[in-house]
Amino acid sequence: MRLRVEPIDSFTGTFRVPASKPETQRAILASTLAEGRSRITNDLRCEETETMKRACRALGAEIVEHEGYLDITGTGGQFKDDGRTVIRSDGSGLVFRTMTALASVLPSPVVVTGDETLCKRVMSPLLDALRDLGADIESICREGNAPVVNWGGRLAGGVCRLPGDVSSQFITAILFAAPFAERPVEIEVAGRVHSMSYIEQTLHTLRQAGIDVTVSDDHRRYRVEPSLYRSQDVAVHEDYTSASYLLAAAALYPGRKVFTGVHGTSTQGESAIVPILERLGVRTAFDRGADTLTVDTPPDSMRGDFHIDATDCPNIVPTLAALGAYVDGTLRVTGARVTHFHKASRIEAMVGELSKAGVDIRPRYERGVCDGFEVRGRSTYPGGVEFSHWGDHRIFMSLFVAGLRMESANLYSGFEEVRLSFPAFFEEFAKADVVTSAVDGPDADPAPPGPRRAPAAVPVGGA
Ligand SMILES: O=C(O)C1=C[C@@H](OP(=O)(O)O)[C@@H](O)[C@H](O)C1
Ligand SMILES: C=C(OP(=O)(O)O)C(=O)O
Repeated sequence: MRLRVEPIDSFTGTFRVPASKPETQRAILASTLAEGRSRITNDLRCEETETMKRACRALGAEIVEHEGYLDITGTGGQFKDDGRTVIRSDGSGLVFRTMTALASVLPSPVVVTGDETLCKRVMSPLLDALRDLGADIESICREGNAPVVNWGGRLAGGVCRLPGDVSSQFITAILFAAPFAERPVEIEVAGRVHSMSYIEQTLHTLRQAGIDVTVSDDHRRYRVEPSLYRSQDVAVHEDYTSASYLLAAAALYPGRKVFTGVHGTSTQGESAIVPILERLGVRTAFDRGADTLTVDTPPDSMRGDFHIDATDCPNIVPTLAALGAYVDGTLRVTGARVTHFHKASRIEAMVGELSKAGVDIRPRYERGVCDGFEVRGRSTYPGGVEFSHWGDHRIFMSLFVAGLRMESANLYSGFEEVRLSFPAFFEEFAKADVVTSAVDGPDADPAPPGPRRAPAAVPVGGA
C-alpha cells in the first residue's frame, strides 16, 4: 500500500505541535527507576513512547494513562525479575540502548531485542563500554548488534570510553544505569560530542531525579555516584522535530500560520529550526502567554546561500533537505554524521529520493561517512515520483513536505510509520487541505541498505 499526496497551492491555518517524544521517553524511564509516584503531564502518545512504557512495565513499573497525563509508580531499583524477561525495543534506539544498560543490574539474564532497522544499527561501542564497567553481554546473532542477552548481576562501575560522533544515546544509556553501579561510573568521550542537547536532556532528567552527576565543561567527561532516583512531576515540552515538518511547509508558502502547543522555552537542539527559518527570511514570533508561534512567510524569503551546522540538531537534517530543494540559492548542511547511524542513513536517503524528483542535491562525506549535503534549489519540480522511505518515518515525513510544492501528485511508501512519533501528522496537514489517498500495490524499493558498522575507534582526546 502506498499513499498518493496531491500538491497544494497554499498553506495556511492553525496547527497543533505534538509533545516531545524524547522528553516523554526519558520521563517514563526516570519515573520507573524512582521509588514512589510520579506524574507526567502533556506526555506524547505514540508507538515509540508505548515501546518505552512496555519496557518499563517489564521492569515492574505501574503506568496508568489519564487524559493529558500519566501516573507512574516506580520500582525504586527493585526490578521485577522472574528470570524470563524479554524486552522488545521495536525500532527505538533509545529503548534498546537504555534497557541494555539497565539489564546489567538485574540478577537474572535479560534478552533485549528490536526490529529489522534496529538490528542494523551500530551498538558495539555501547556493548564494549558496558563490558568495561563489568557487564556480561553477548550479541545473539551478529557481534556488535541487537538482539543481545545481558546475563545480569554485574555493573561494577569504573571508567568506560565512548565515541562522541556515533550516537549520544550510548552516553545517555550509561548515565541512566550508572546510579545502580557498585562504584562511581566515569565516562570518557573521544572526539567532539554530537547531539549534545540530548545528553543535556538526560543530565537534566537525572538531576531532577536527585542523581549525583557531574560533567566537564567540554562534555567529554562524566561521573555518576551511586545514588537513588526520586520521583518527580514533569511537564513535557513541544517536539521541535515533529514541528519542523509543519514549520518547513509553512516556510514554503507565503502568508501567516499559527502553531499551538508551543511554549518556546525548550532547550531541544532541534528548536534551531525556528532561528533557521528566520535566517531564510521567514518571520517567527512566540507568544509565551498564549503558547503559540506565529510564522509569516514573505514572498521574497528563501533567497541566498546558507550554511547550517547540524551537529546539535541531527533530527531536522532530512527536513532541511526538503526545505533546501526550494531555496533560491544553495543550502549547505554539515556536521550531521550521526544521521548515518539512524534508522536509515538519512542524508543518503534524502539525496537518493530527492534526486529522483530532479532536485540538485549532493552528499558530502567525511572519514568515509556521509555527514552533510549541498542543495541548489528551484521554485518547483514536475512531481509524479514514487518515493521510498528507506524504512524511516522521518524520511517519509520530510519527503511528504518536499512533495507538496511539486506540480503533480507523488506516491509514498511508509506513510503508516507516522504512528512512531507523530500520529496526528495527517490530521494536521489536512487542516491545510492536503489531500491524500491510499493506493494498492507493492512499495517501491522499500528496503534500506544493510547493516552499518561502527567506525574505527578514535582515541580519547583525539579529533
Ligand atoms: O536520546 C534521544 O532521545 C535521541 C538522541 C539522538 O540520537 P543520536 O545521538 O544517535 O543522533 C536523536 O537523534 C534521537 O532521535 C533521539
Ligand atoms: C531515530 C530516532 O529515534 P531513536 O534513535 O530513539 O530510534 C528518531 O526519533 O528519529
